[in-house]
Amino acid sequence: MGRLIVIEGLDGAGKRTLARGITAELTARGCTVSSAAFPRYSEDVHAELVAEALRGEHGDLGSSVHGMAVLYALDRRAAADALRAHLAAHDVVLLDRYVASNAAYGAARLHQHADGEFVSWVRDLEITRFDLPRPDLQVLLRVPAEVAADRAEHRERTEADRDRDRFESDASLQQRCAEVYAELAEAGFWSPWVVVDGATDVDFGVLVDKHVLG
Ligand SMILES: Nc1ncnc2c1ncn2[C@@H]1O[C@H](COP(=O)(O)OP(=O)(O)O)[C@@H](O)[C@H]1O
Ligand SMILES: Cc1cn([C@H]2C[C@H](O)[C@@H](COP(=O)(O)OP(=O)(O)O)O2)c(=O)[nH]c1=O
Repeated sequence: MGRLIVIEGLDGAGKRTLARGITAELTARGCTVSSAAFPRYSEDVHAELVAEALRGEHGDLGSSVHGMAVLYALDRRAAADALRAHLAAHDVVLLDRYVASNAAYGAARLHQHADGEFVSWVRDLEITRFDLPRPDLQVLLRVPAEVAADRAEHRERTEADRDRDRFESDASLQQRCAEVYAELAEAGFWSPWVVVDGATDVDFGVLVDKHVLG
């Protein structure tokens, strides 16, 4: 059975870059890796609806925190069997965002904290009811919200199809989200966590040896 490793953090924190670095280190050690990123915009109808709602379609759906969170959660539920199959076939399954993204962003939008009603609602829905595979480790890539915003803004200018949506451009929301993420990691939400300082260059080799391979 492979290890399920999740990367979490703000938009622009460097999650995609970290996933590539971890994959290269694991491959160099002879491990097989399967990677995925949520939301699966091009693969799942729920994620497609999320993208449309973020563009202002579907009436007031985009303004409903719980409505959007249900769609993000259904995207993961639809992926659960494939995730289990990948865990059976690979040494490591690496995810760029998972359940904690729903917890952190939703709580931040509602001005709640990790011990609030929204996070326990996400827990009841995705962990208890949908019974999604549990991570072996969640990696919080922590960077100051301003650094993440600068990187996301730079990426928006330099890469195709990486435009920020209205939530990703909301500085105070990102700041609150960073706080909830730190609280989730501190509380050990659903699994052990490791917090990685993403403001400087991350040592992928040390992270893999000390934490990813357990
Ligand atoms: N450690 C780092 N130092 C400086 N820039 C970085 C670092 N990690 C990522 N970046 C850059 O920041 C931008 C956002 O990174 P990305 O991995 O796409 O973030 P995310 O997937 O978390 O949104 C990209 O342009 C990337 O090249
Ligand atoms: C996966 C997930 C993402 N989100 C939020 C975080 C981001 O603000 C937004 C989009 O995710 P993101 O990974 O940033 O996608 P992209 O940069 O390719 O558009 O969705 C949730 O609120 N809940 C979730 O379960």
